[in-house]
Amino acid sequence: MQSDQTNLCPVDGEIYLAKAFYAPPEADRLFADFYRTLAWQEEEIFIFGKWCKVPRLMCWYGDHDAVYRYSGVEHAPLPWTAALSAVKARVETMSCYPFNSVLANLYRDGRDSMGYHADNEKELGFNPVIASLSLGDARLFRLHHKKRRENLDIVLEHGDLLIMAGALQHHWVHALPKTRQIKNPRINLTFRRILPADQPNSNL
Ligand SMILES: O=C(O)CCC(=O)C(=O)O
Ligand SMILES: [Fe+2]
Repeated sequence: MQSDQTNLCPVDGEIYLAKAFYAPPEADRLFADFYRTLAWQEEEIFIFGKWCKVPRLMCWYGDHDAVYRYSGVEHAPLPWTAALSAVKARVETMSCYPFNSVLANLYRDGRDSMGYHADNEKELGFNPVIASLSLGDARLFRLHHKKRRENLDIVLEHGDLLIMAGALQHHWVHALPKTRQIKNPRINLTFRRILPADQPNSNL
């Protein structure tokens, strides 16, 4: 993490927020490019004995060996597009961390959401660094501490880059709640580093 950033997390983890990491018109161009060109898929998940649609569209890009499991299914990555690799390079410089993949989420409007979870899959390593770029309409990102029961709310606006690091995924869960107010889409790109299967516990 670049040293001028302050940790927004009060305890048990690290959160950094670079406001307008991409400013308009560059952020607008990125939104338009990703909205149009990424291979958005509607996923289904088997939960409580039946198949349900995941309330957002998703797709997975990265180096060919960065295989990732989400919605209960293993996903092989699509190859980097030019725009995605350009963003990855800039996000890596800011985070001081090498990513090899990105999970893209498209929330079509405020009815789309993501439930509480921690990004704590074994293949992300012990204390993963995850860099999340927001484009499009602003949405509330809510963190909840598992023991202290406290919430931390952060509004993620067009072009903002949020970085989660340290022990955060052990102690906090996070969600993108539904909201009636939002009628427009938001794209979120979460850059991740998938570690090789034989060394899942080593982070750089
Ligand atoms: O859309 C967001 O800001 C959150 C995405 C997220 O938590 C994830 O992809 O794991
Ligand atoms: Fe997450």
